[in-house]
Amino acid sequence: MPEGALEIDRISKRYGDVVALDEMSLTVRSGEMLGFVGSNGAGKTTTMRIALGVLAADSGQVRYDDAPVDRMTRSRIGYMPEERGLYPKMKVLEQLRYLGELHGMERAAADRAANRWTERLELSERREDQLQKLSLGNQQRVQLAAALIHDPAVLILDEPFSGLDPVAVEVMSTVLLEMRDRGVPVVFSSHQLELVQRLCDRVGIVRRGRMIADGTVEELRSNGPVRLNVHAPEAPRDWAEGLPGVSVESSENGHTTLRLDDTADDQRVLRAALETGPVHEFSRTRPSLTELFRDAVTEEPDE
Ligand SMILES: Nc1ncnc2c1ncn2[C@@H]1O[C@H](COP(=O)(O)OP(=O)(O)OP(=O)(O)O)[C@@H](O)[C@H]1O
Repeated sequence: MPEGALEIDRISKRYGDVVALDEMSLTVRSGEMLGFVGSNGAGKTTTMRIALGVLAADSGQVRYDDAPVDRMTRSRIGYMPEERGLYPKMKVLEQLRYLGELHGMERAAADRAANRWTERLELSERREDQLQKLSLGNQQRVQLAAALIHDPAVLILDEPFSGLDPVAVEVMSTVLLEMRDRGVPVVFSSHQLELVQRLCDRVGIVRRGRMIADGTVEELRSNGPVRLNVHAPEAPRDWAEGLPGVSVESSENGHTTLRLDDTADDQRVLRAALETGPVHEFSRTRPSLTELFRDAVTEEPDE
């Protein structure tokens, strides 16, 4: 069972004047699934390509099991690129077998693995079809099989779920969770935040080439802003205006959503609400990953 963690340590990368990565760091441990999220152009693909070694960083280091990643360790990474790079005219099984052999597997072992993964990913009926004749979702399953064929010690997947129907999402997520449970560190990028929230042990939010938040969904949520939902049917719309540390996010028909910063006193808010009449609801909520993400990526660029 793989022991190691994959560590990306302060890697930077420029393309001319464009800073793609600015001291990006992330760690994925054995038995952990990390969701890598960020706006378009934030630097996810660049990070993954550097981790795999198809692109060189200007500075920083990628380590596996505490040692700098070299050709040997790189061959133990399973990678699913964003641009799906398989051979359109090759048959599915033949292609997977060939990729297994490229990874140094014996033909018979590559053949067994190709058969096992096509079965596992529900592609048995498609084994003898050319890749280009498959639907896009099925091509994506083949791409995942290609990343898994050599029994990788680390999995790096660039938007593996994009464009998949719900059944394919389930098949793929089950396989990835199994890999995680076998001790393989799994990192994938995605814009599907609900899926990330459901599947991942940890989430890293990247903005402008930097990791700006990293933790379990619960940690990120508990560090996020507190919101209060108040239902005070007789309250005027502006009842909470001017309360210290409180900003009004919405106020409609007696239902008010307030955002509290660290200086706010919720008991003072409650007293203010009671002064308007009865209070039917007064509840604290923490933001969902989607809200955290929106807050994180829409903050002022040079705050
Ligand atoms: N080959 C390249 N030449 C020039 N700039 C590049 C190149 N590749 C990436 N960039 C730039 O680097 C930055 C990071 O891009 P990257 O593809 O890593 O982002 P991403 O987070 O994967 O985005 P998306 O969610 O859209 O896939 C962007 O500003 C992008 O335009």
